[in-house]
Amino acid sequence: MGAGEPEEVLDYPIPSPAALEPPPEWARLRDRCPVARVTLPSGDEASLLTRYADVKQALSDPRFSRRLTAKGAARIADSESGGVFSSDTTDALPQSGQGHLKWRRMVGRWFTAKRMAALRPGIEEIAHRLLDDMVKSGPPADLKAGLGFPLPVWVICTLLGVPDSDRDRFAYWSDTMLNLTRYGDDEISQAQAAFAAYLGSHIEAKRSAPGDDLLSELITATDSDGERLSDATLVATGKALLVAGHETTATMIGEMVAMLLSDRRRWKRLLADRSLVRTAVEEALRFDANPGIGLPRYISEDTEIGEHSLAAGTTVMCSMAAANRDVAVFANAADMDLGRSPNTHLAFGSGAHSCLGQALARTELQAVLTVLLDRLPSLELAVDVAELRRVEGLPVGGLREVPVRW
Ligand code: HEM
Repeated sequence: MGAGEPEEVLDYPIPSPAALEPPPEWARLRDRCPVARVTLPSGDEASLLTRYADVKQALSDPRFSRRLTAKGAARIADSESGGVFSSDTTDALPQSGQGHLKWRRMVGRWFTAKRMAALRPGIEEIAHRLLDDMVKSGPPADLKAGLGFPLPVWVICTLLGVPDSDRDRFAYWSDTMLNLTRYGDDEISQAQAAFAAYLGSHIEAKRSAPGDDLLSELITATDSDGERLSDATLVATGKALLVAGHETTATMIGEMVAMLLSDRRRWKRLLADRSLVRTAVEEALRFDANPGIGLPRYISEDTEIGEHSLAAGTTVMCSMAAANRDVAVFANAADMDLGRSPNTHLAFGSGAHSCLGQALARTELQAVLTVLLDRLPSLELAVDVAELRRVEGLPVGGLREVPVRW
């Protein structure tokens, strides 16, 4: 922007030309306006970060707080509650400092490589079962509805030791608690209450008959001071895992498959060389141009980012997707390179709140991709790429459906 030009204020999220394409503005903003003024769906203003270094710095700096309920913080959505980021969903667990760190350690120590390897056959079995149904109904099918949406919620049920017969209720609760725009306030409150009541009695039952699951372990685990998690924290943890791990993974399964099929050379490369599955999953996470709005943060003191000053009271939107296309970090950033390594993308965030379930998410994505390559090598999109439609709601993004045939 030249001197004397009025400072532009962009509408956020910035519209994209096509479902799988990034908005051209990302490149321009990274180059010329790394701290851009944007108007959120609520009408409130925020500052948008698009450079890799800036996004990483903001996510790693505790002065950039997740507390969007702070007085003066921008509201994200236009719904009354301000969306999931401003709702009490995020208040039930310690959000910062020692309390958060302790909670994170207790939950995080369950997600070991050994445990992920042990979970993988069960995840592949779930993928097979879901594909059996899809194949039985015949093509075309919506891969998101048939596989992407149910698989992660079934996996979270495994984590919580929830019986198979309750999986569909979990899927409904999860959908309702996250999609604040699709359901009415009453339905959301009812789902939240029903979910909390279910988990409460489920925890009670686990206490007397623990299983080999994360929840059973958390019930008996103690932190560094020898303290156990309260029942309220256990319920909130179950809810956090569902809200954080369901739709994100469901969305990514759909995006990943759509990106791979949108250029069949990618799919064929994977069919020919399965050793690429791991790096292909990482590249799909980096390349995803459609992961919702990014992460909002609020600063209550004057702060600097790169060479820019941010005033106290600013809400910052960190676009990891724009950062993941930054040519300063990724060579040929606009190409989807299935063998890219290293790949230090920011799809799982960074810093104290970075995704606690990322090892599980990776395992799920790798398992799904492997099973799909084995079962349906002839898989292709059933519509033209141009016909794919984005989810316009907040905050996870993704595609509305992924029509496929085989
Ligand atoms: C592809 C799938 C996923 C993506 C892209 C993703 C992305 C993210 C991101 C960006 C954050 C950072 C939030 C912030 O800094 O405010 C996050 C946090 C978190 N994620 Fe994930 N996630 C995924 C799957 C999962 C799964 C499967 C689980 C567990 C079942 C999970 C559990 C969590 C939790 C508990 C947090 C909060 C961590 C904290 O506050 O310390 N996520 N995730």
